[in-house]
Amino acid sequence: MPSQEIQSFLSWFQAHNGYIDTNAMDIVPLPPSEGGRGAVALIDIPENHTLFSVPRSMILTTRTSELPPRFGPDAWTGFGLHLGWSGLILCLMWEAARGAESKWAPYFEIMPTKFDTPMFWNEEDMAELKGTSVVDKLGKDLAEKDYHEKIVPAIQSRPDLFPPESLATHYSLEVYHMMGTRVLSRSFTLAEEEVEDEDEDDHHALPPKEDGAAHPHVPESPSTEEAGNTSLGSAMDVDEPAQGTDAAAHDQEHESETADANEPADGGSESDSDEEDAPEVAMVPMADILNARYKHDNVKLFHERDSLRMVSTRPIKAGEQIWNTYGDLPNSDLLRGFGHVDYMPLPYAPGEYGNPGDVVEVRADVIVQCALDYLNGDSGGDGEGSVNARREKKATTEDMTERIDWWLEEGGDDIFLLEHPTNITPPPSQKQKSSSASASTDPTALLTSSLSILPLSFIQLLLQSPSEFAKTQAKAKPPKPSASLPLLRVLLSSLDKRASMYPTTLEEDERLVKETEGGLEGMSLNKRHAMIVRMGEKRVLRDVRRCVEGVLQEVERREKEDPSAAEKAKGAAKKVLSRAEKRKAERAEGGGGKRRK
Ligand SMILES: C[S@@+](CC[C@H](N)C(=O)[O-])C[C@H]1O[C@@H](n2cnc3c(N)ncnc32)[C@H](O)[C@@H]1O
Repeated sequence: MPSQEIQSFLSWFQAHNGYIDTNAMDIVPLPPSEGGRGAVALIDIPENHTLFSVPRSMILTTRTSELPPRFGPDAWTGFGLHLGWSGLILCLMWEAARGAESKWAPYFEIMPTKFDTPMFWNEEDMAELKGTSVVDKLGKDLAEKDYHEKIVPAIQSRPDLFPPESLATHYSLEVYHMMGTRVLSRSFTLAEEEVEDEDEDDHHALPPKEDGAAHPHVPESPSTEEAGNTSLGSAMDVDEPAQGTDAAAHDQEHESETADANEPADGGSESDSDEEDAPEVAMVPMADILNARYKHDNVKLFHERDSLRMVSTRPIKAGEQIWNTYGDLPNSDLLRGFGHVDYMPLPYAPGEYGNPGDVVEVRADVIVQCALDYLNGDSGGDGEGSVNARREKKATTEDMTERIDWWLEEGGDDIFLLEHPTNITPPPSQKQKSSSASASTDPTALLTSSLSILPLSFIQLLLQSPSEFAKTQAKAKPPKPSASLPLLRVLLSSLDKRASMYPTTLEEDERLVKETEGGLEGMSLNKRHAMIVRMGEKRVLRDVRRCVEGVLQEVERREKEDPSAAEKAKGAAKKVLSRAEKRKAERAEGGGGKRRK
């Protein structure tokens, strides 16, 4: 029997022409490990079955809320409320403050008011996340800047809309964070073209499933191009109804509450056309009741002209949970955006648990420092790289500046995402070769089939001689990496340097879990989440390192057997990837690089 709030929500939903197949699904309380409240199948549901459909009129956005027209479009823009999420968050605050007068009152009743995201953690708990990518990306300060610089002045300018006596209850910083987190953890990004002038013919065009062509495109990880090059994130994605080959892929990356819908990813200034083209962030009642777990999704939200429709993408057995996808995010992003983590047996590490989609971010400056150390013989290695031997003076960061600038101008990124080696798809060119016996032990093939190309190419660039770099510039193509000893040594030291950014090692964390009564379960929720996030990242680092070490040993073995092999490898390094190849390879690999904002 659904709770009173859910009952009222369902009645409200249906009264506003929302459709839900109540024979097929129910909204039920679930254990926290299953996502908390969610939806389950009441019967065996076949593939391609519509579970519910949400009329567009029920979606809450800055277009549907009554606040923007009352505030006035010029003033709205004047306060910068058309940029980022601040406008939507203000709409949520205002609609919630209206209580029963708001069209969405029963929807607000069922939304959570407390969150487990690090935005609400104390310093002690945050310290447990040191070294993980959660810390840098939290964006709490930026969110608060938005609140003070946009929201407060906007509110103060219209006491008729925001009565002074309601400010403490409905418009405080605390409420802003709560509404911001609701947006972060429950919103959907709607496709750009859906708003007004959609083709009539597209109406009712649900994707045919037989050929699989119209199956929703779900980015494999947040490092995919689709995810990485956008500046705003929202919880879940919506697919177009078109007979879609590549149905609208929307960003899965979760930004902070400040995410600027209209700001280009490189932080440049926004233009009117950016604004018009920006995908719309929307709160979609009912669709946001679904939980998600890595590669468990069995439904997908498709958009049609007048509604958004949730459709099963595979058969769902009675009693099973109905899972949406949040983009199979790594735990760092899940924790930051949603306040939970995925914790399941890892397919690549028997006996270990975590999120198979975990990644580690390595900043370019870490790699640059390791390359400099190597070039200058400061890395404590055998000095064999001794490009330094050819240099009369020490290489400096300035020496690298030109290369880094070139890399960025060419569209490269200054953060590299390392995925688990088993999640890497070799570049297409290599797939063809991989059947041959020699390819299976070819160090470069081994390396690029386990690691994203981009960090490798970046290291290759840093290690080039001035004349090689001049050629690279002339060709305007990033260098194709080859598994040379210098590259592998810089890579290994970069991995070690990255690992040293955590206050503890993986082994120490494992020991800590063992020594805690009840293990992870014996820890506070925040600490447990932090441990799972940081151990997941460290496992990726560990396994990437193992791969690189394996390749290094193979290179050393070959060089011992045939010293001319090193020369051959150098020749291979000079081949370059065309930009198209590079993009293709990145896509096939699920990315590998990401521009820091
Ligand atoms: C879009 S809402 C899903 C519905 C939500 N459970 C509810 O009751 O409204 C996203 C939130 O659900 C929870 N959640 C979703 N998937 C989860 C999972 N696999 N494990 C734990 N919590 C999950 C998280 O609290 C997350 O912030």
